[in-house]
Amino acid sequence: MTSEQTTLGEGTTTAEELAEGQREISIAEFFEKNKHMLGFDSGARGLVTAVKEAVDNALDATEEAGIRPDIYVEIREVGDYYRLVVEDNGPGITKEQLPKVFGKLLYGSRFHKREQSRGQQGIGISAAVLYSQLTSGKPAKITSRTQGSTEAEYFELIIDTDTNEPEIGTAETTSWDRSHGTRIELEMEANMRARSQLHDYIKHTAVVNPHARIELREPGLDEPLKFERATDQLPAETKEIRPHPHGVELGTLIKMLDATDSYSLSGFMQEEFTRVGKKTADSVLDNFRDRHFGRELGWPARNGAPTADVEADIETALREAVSNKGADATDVFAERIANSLTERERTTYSGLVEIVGTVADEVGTETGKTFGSTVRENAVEAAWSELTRFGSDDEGDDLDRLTPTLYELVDDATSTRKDDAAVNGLSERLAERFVALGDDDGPNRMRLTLGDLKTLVDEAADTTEEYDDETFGDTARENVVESLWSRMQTVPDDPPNVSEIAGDRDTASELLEAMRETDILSPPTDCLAPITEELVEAGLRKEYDADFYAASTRDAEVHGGDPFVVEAGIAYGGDIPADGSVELLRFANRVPLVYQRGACATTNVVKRIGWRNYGLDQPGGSGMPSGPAVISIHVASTNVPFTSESKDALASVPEIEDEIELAIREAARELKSYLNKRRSMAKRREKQDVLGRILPQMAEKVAEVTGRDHPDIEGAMARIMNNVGVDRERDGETVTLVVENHSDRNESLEITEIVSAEPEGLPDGVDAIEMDEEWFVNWNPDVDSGETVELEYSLPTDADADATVDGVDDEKLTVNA
Ligand SMILES: Nc1ncnc2c1ncn2[C@@H]1O[C@H](COP(=O)(O)OP(=O)(O)OP(=O)(O)O)[C@@H](O)[C@H]1O
Repeated sequence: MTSEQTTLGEGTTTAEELAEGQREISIAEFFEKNKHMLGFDSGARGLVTAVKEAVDNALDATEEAGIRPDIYVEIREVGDYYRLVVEDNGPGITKEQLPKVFGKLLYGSRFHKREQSRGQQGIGISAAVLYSQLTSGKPAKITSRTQGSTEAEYFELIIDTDTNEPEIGTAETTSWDRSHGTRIELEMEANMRARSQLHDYIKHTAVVNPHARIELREPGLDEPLKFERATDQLPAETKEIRPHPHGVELGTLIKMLDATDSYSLSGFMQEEFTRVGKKTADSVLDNFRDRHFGRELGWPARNGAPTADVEADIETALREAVSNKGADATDVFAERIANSLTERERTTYSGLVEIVGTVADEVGTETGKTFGSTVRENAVEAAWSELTRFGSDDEGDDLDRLTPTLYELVDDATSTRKDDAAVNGLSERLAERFVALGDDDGPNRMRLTLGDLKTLVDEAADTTEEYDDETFGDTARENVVESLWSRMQTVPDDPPNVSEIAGDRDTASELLEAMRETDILSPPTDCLAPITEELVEAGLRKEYDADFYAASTRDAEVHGGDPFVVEAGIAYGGDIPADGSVELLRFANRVPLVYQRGACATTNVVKRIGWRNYGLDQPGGSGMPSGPAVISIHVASTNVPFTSESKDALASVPEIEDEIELAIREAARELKSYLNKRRSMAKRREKQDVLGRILPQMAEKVAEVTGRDHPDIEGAMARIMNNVGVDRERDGETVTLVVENHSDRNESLEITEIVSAEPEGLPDGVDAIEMDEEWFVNWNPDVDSGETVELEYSLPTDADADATVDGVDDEKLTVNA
């Protein structure tokens, strides 16, 4: 035994001994140990994070109060420490709230709100207070004056990490020259090594918040950095919204079902979710019924037997089921139901219940007899049994009558290659299984959920394959399921009420699926304040002197019940450095993200785009593109998913990543067009220069040799310059690509149109392939010398289109498309 080895009982710890060391950990204690999670890993970073938390709060508070932000940030060296002061002209904080806001972690006004704001968690500023007290031992000094009050409140406080409560040292009223606002003073161990990140944060904050005035004083600056207001217009006021049905998760849904005051499912849907009115709630309910109860297959009354016989037998059965209503009323009752059933192609069990109910009401009113619930039930049972077992007790008869119905549906769903025997074989096997479906108590209502239907079709197809030597592949089976399911009827049963669903995870999960499957309007965007395309571009223009700018703002989408909007911008050329990777600016809810670029979803998306298609270099064909470009991405959401509490990087949420990609591609398409045009223009210019020099000399020579006048070189120049022209014409939704071959040889072109919406009306032989919501139309026209060829199709007027032309040397090509 080595010295490291121990035997049982020696050096081991019992559960009881362990238990002695186990105790609750307070939130504040936890964050004290895990400062890095909140962005306070080092003195350099801690200072930037503290500025960011205080400035974000100042912007949130002023905007919420409808005040144009005027923010003052000061960093000063004081002995061994740095002192940070952040002042705003916001609405101030009341005396009661102030200690909790700054002296308690996880306390804030935004965590439960579905509304775009910079703050989300109720951690930021108290974490800065905690960091300051841990590193300097000094309390936070806070001054706040609420609008309309004559005096300000002054507090000195620290956080008690055991209890996560503020410990107030000083609390007094004071005078302050600002008429309202908040001032925070924190002393901390810090340094200015992250100066560039600090400046980036302030500068980029000013870019995306042109309505704010921000001033920064810090030890390295002789003059304060001042960002004046570029507009008096505050961002659009945001409104709080309820969750969207497409985004909630099961746990949240169950919590909501538990907490709601609504009794009915319809009421719950309309009360608790955004974009759900009566009609949408009904659609959700129908989808839910399909999952919870299954759908019903209708039974034919007419197939395989003379209508009069069927009608007569149903009537007889009904008469026998009704007693004490008198012959006249009974006759009318039986006739009407029988007639109604034989008139219909198929009737489901629930459909029959409805017919009986309607006829009972009508006949009751007309004859003064009461057809109560027992009579109705008896009538339904009698008619159903007659309908499903017409003429005989022999089960074969049922099959004979159901098989043609199923044959029709199977035949519709399977390809023409399936022969009659196969279709018939499958229809018979399906009919057998439908007839054999039994409810434990009561009649066979032929109800099935989609899952059960799939099993049933699989079984029937397997049997047919085995006995009839036919094949039914996966696609054929899926088509049969789809055809049957689409013809089966949603049942009208009342859904379980809210508390029943809340108590049953499986049912709640059916509801969730139904919500996700229902078409529902996107969430309202008034809870979001995107920067807008114009201002994204204007922001870039303000900061970067480039040759080209493009921006895009996507429509709102949902993730986790929260709507979000993605915006992207690209600046290219000009003074932007051409060497190295492009610069990526990341924003979340108008807050610049300065750290953890590599861990951010935005970076991942930029890397996975094939930038060479859009005219930017991308060493190795993947990763960050390089060249003189800046890409900016803004994600606005009522709940931005960050990778950690320090809110440095966006987490990888597929829905958001897809939208980031689409937003970037939208702007990148514009970049591509610009670069293509620029390239082709440059080539043309080059050629023109050369031709401009050579042609006159040639003309001179020709004149000299032939002894004639100078030939006219104007036309020759134009012709050579327009060797093969590809032009686009758009007239409403009609797009025409015109290829004119001015050259003296026949040309075969390979033209790829990249369009942002699905093209319609393409001629035979020209197809469109969809990739990531872009359609690639490949057209290969042969254009004889001197001929013109046109490609015509339709495209929505707001869709983008851009053509790439191969097959002809660039020098012989003039593309204007
Ligand atoms: N300058 C301020 N003026 C007015 N209210 C403020 C100010 N700073 C903070 N608050 C209030 O204090 C709360 C807590 O702020 P804190 O920074 O801890 O969290 P947050 O901003 O809500 O979220 P996050 O942790 O994501 O930053 C805010 O929700 C807000 O209600």
